[in-house]
Amino acid sequence: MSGVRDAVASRTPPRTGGWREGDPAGDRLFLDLDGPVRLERGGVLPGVRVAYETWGALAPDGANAVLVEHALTGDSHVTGPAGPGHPTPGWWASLVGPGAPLDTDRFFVVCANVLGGCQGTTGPSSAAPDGRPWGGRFPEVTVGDQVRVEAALADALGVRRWAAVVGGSMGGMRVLEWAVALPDRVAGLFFLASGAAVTADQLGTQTTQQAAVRADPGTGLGIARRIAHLTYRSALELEERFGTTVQDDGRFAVASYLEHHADKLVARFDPGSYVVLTEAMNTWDVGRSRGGVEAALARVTARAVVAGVDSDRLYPLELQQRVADALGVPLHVVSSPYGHDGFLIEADAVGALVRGLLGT
Ligand SMILES: CC(=O)SCCNC(=O)CCNC(=O)[C@H](O)C(C)(C)COP(=O)(O)OP(=O)(O)OC[C@H]1O[C@@H](n2cnc3c(N)ncnc32)[C@H](O)[C@@H]1OP(=O)(O)O
Ligand SMILES: N[C@@H](CCO)C(=O)O
Repeated sequence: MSGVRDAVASRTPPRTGGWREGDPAGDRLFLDLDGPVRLERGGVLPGVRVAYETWGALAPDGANAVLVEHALTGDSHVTGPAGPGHPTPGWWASLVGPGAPLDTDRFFVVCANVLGGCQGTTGPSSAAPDGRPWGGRFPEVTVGDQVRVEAALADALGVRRWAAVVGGSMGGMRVLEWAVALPDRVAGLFFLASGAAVTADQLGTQTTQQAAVRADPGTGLGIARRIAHLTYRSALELEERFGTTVQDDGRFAVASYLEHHADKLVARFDPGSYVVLTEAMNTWDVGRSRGGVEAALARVTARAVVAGVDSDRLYPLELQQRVADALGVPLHVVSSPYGHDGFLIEADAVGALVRGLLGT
């Protein structure tokens, strides 16, 4: 991966501002890597572009930067309204801003769309060298590849060491990978509602979702989202909200709710990215080639805050407990009826934990 670092060395983007690609209402910035990215599983990606956003100002010593890592269908837009390049409003909107847990009066907050994604960073919907979209030809990427591309962005921004890397769910995987692969570049970490390695349960649901997309990318993505969304919420919440109610249109209320979320995802997300990113999650194991999870986590030098959601059935608390134990820190439990999505919804509780890490 030194190729990526070499590639960006000659193309340092400005620290604030930058060119905008057909994005009048947006503030996305773009970094183009000059050289190919050599991938962990053997593929090669030429012409990688990274879309990112920043809030606040980088201190002259570069020590006040915080990297926020988004989840599966998220993007760089942590805060702010929806707009071109931002199909949804900021997904952790209240966590970022002046005086907020990620206090932009003090910190330079960065979030990049993940490698393999579809909101500006190179992914299956991007053009391959032949000018056509990569589609199914897009090579397999890993969480390690995603983090190495983010390291190239850090280099280009002038961030040698993050004050913190924070994220939940799939974002939490990149948090751990950063702290293990590049421990001298991570001073603090916030690991939320995630795991150190994929579980059989996650593999089961993710491969089933992939099968739906592969069978028919259009309707399949919607079915995948319905399956996934069930795993993001708790059975109790669904029972209390919807029960067995049948709507006037004849649909079960819970089915209508899932269809609504499916339709919204189909309108904003690329089926190819969905497969590529869930495959990166399928192969996630921070202990790979490192002697196992505990041996890998022993490399971490960052100050760590580890948290989970008590009703999360997809990333149950045992997964965060394992990480907390390996790092020698307490596990913080966010109490929520919303299941895995509690990591997005319980912004006050999550924000308090971020404040604890950053002293904001
Ligand atoms: C880092 C990242 O993860 S970024 C990605 C995060 N964003 C997403 O995942 C987008 C998808 N949205 C979600 O998953 C959730 O809405 C969250 C987690 C963001 C927020 O959760 P909540 O506030 O609990 O919203 P909830 O799940 O109840 O959904 C509300 C929607 O369901 C709709 N809804 C509720 N009941 C029904 C029903 N019976 N039939 C149809 N639609 C229904 C509401 O009208 C509302 O629609 P809208 O969002 O278009 O306004
Ligand atoms: N709602 C989240 C759940 C996955 O963590 C997403 O779509 O990214």
